[in-house]
Amino acid sequence: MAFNSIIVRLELNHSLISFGDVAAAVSRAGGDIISIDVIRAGTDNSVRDITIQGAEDAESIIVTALKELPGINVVNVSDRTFLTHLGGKISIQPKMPIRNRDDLSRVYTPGVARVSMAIHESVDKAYSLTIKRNTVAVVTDGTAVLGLGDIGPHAAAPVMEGKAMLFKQLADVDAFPICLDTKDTEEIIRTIKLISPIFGGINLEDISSPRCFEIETRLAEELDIPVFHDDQHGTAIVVIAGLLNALKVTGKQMSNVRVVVNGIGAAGVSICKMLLAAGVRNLVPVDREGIIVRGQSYSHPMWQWLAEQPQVGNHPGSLQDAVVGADVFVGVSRGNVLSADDVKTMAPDRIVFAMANPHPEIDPEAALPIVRVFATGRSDYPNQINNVLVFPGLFRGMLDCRARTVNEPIKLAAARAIAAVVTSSELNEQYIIPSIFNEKVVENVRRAVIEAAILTGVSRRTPPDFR
Ligand SMILES: NC(=O)C1=CN([C@@H]2O[C@H](COP(=O)(O)OP(=O)(O)OC[C@H]3O[C@@H](n4cnc5c(N)ncnc54)[C@H](O)[C@@H]3O)[C@@H](O)[C@H]2O)C=CC1
Ligand SMILES: CC(=O)C(=O)O
Ligand SMILES: [Mg+2]
Repeated sequence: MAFNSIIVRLELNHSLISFGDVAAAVSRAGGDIISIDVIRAGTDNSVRDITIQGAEDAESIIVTALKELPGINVVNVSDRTFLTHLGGKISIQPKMPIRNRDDLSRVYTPGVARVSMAIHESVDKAYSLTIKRNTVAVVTDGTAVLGLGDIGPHAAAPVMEGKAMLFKQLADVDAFPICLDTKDTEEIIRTIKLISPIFGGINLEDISSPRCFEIETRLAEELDIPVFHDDQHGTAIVVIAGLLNALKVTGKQMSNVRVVVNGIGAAGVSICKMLLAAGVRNLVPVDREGIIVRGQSYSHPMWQWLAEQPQVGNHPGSLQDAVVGADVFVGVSRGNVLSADDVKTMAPDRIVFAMANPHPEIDPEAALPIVRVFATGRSDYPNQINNVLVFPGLFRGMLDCRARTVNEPIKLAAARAIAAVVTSSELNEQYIIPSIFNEKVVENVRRAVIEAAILTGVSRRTPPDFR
């Protein structure tokens, strides 16, 4: 269940109501008072800000319950999540102050001209003399934002700002959100190419499928900096990391499990590809219209590719048919598409990764008692399988070795590095994947990425700690 907190400013008429009545009403409506600030105290009346935590869907019930009490005036309700977003979540800071004319003539004209000419003569110097070496563009067109769908570039911005914050805090990468007002594949490709000189990498985010596949492939071919569609590969990498450890917990093997992947969009396609590369021999991809079947024809190029793979089953059916006897369910589709009864038809020691955001494919409270290993994409349950475990360390590594591109060995190395953060003595049903706050994650992923980039010949620099 998702929790949120609200701050409610109340004016209380003491002859009609006590604070105990307020607390009781909040509790009956499903909220917990977690703090109280007295704004104005008086003998006849007072004004207080109370911070209430409750289920996301209980907010209006709590506020209505308060408004119905006699002697109370609800002055204002503020949502703490919205307060966090006021004015946006990131800003750009200069690295040094400009204190006098001397500073000015070095950071700007005339001194800057010599630096510009040095880069003009040798463009590689952009890495050493500009922000390029540490800067990533987080680019979206707002068409597949989390599981919210096509909500447009303006509405996508808070998510992109959030990604930029995570880049900075976790890996000291300067990431800039770019929300494009176009859905045209060619226009997106051209725009990203045009803005690419200042960036050391491109993180594509929340661009819907199938356009995302062509956009990424073309940009990877046409640019000499890494282009990485986070929802495809970040998600696939973290799923493989989680699955490697979940299989250890259940004592099952990648080559023997039947894996259902629900939602064959950006994330689902890449997950299927990586599962096959990791040795899965029995894969059941499912989308809205049911199971994607080997031997059938599909207009979607990636579904067609899947239908040609020998590891993909040839039995048609619904999601409910697909999960019968399955060992693993990976959901990257939308919320609440699976019931507890469906999950009970899976094989014993079942593994369920219900990763749709913000609402998982199955209610965690319903799933937890009936599965062996359960994970979601969210931070309020154990085992958060989220691509945030990948992109900060992956880009840190790629920027540090100035990788030209991201390849399959780099992705697999990142998955193994994340899985390895959880030691065998720590590993259990509730802990198959490290927390994003585990400091080893970024460094392990960084090192694995650099090693793989050097070994596969796509690095352009050997970082000092690798010399
Ligand atoms: N936990 C994590 O790290 C991540 C989670 N996600 C979540 O996965 C979901 C999909 O994301 P993307 O692949 O980027 O979106 P997408 O739009 O590219 O793909 C979604 C796919 O799910 C299918 N789908 C929709 N309803 C379905 C249903 N009832 N049954 C089966 N398939 C259905 C769609 O037809 C589409 O093919 C979203 O909820 C997103 O938040 C995505 C990336 C990372
Ligand atoms: C986590 C993420 O990237 C998504 O849900 O789209
Ligand atoms: Mg995303």
